[in-house]
Amino acid sequence: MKSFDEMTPKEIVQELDKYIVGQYEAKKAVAIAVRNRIRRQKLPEEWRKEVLPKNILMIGPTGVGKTEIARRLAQLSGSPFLKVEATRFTEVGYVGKNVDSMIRDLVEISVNMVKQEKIKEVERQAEELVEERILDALVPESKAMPVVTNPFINLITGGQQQQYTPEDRRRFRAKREEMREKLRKGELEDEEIEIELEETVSPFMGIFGPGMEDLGIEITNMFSGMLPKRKKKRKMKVSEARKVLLPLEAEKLIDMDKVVQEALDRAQNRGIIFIDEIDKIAGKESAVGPDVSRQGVQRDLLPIVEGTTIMTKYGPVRTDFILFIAAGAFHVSRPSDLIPELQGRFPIRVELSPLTEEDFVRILKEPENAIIKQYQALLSTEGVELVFTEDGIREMARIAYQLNQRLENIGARRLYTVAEKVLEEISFEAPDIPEKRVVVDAEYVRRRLEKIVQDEDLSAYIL
Ligand SMILES: Nc1ncnc2c1ncn2[C@@H]1O[C@H](COP(=O)(O)OP(=O)(O)OP(=O)(O)O)[C@@H](O)[C@H]1O
Repeated sequence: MKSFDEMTPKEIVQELDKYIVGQYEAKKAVAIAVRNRIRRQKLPEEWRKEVLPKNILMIGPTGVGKTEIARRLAQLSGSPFLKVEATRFTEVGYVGKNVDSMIRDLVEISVNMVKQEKIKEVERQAEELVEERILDALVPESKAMPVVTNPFINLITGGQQQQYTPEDRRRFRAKREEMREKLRKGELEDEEIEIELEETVSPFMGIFGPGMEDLGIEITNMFSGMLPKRKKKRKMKVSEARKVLLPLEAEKLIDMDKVVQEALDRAQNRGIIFIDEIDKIAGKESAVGPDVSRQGVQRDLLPIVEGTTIMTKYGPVRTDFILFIAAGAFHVSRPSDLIPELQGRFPIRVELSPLTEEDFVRILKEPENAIIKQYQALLSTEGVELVFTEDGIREMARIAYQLNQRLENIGARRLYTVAEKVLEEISFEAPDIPEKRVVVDAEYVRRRLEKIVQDEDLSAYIL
């Protein structure tokens, strides 16, 4: 497959089509935005400053695919992705989370992402090291080889030296290889062994008050190299030791400095931050009350979206090329209620349409991870073939759509609760189903949902 940077906006949209039904305008907008970011990165330094980043404002009701589009785009482009809610932030200087923290969180996600990738690369090598460590525990040298005291050597060394004859060594190696074979065959998984684990003693955790967690972690991190490492012996089964040791051995093999460098680079140049509920911090100006702090949050957002440097525990991070996607329903407020400067930072506006009953039908069956495909995959693990008839799918879509009209419109999220209820019984019975083929048709769907749908209170709870 082509690398993401070579993909045209059209191809990006095609990829997104595999997961998200409809919402063409929004897909097109994000495809253009990421492409523009790549274009901007290629500009000469002096031009880069002139061309403002093209951030996006998505307007649309809940559950119609706003987050999903951004998340899939991030996945496709190998970008670190963070979703935050604008309402969670408070103005700098007040108790609570400052907007800066979103950059620190993004970097953290990026570090984890790169670290996981690097760990994957060294996994084979780490598995070999884990095997050696388990063998060390299964066949300890001192037990496998008798201590021979040679009076002459003792005289010279003060009696500390252990002497092994070549024969001892040969036997020891043979024993070890024998155990290795058993280990590989999986015969020793339940064997109990003693493993020595290293842990850093941190005297700093817990002495910082609420809201200071960042600082606590930062200080602990700063000193982690200097802090004493305590060795602790733990008894566990071989199978458990594998799980515990693998990340530890893998971590020793990767170069954390390089990981951090790459992670910073990735966060700065590819990061995507999705700011949900932006409409909730837009509001008419008033002198006192919460509006002041909402505007404060908007003001704090400005430099970040515009391009500034934020200090993180991994080093300074520039925000110039991070793509920001703000989203909201804007039922009460309007985009024009945001402070003008912020409006200007989100020049790409897209409206997402409410989903129709027909969209629901497609969402149920078409995406690569479609809901009905998920259930089919789950049940196939127990040998049950789940078949949905076209009218069965339509009935689920119809009921979900009606419930949205009657109760609260939560978009495609309704499909999840409806499908869960329809398939609850089958999921429960699966292991005992004799014929191993179950057909879900309109009749079946109605039977499962009828009672609940008719009862207003009940549907509000269950569907
Ligand atoms: N157009 C769509 N195509 C496929 N799946 C969709 C679509 N819209 C929503 N979904 C599914 O519904 C769920 C909720 O969607 P999503 O998280 O994108 O909502 P949203 O529009 O961001 O709403 P909110 O602002 O409340 O988070 C997701 O699991 C998503 O897969």
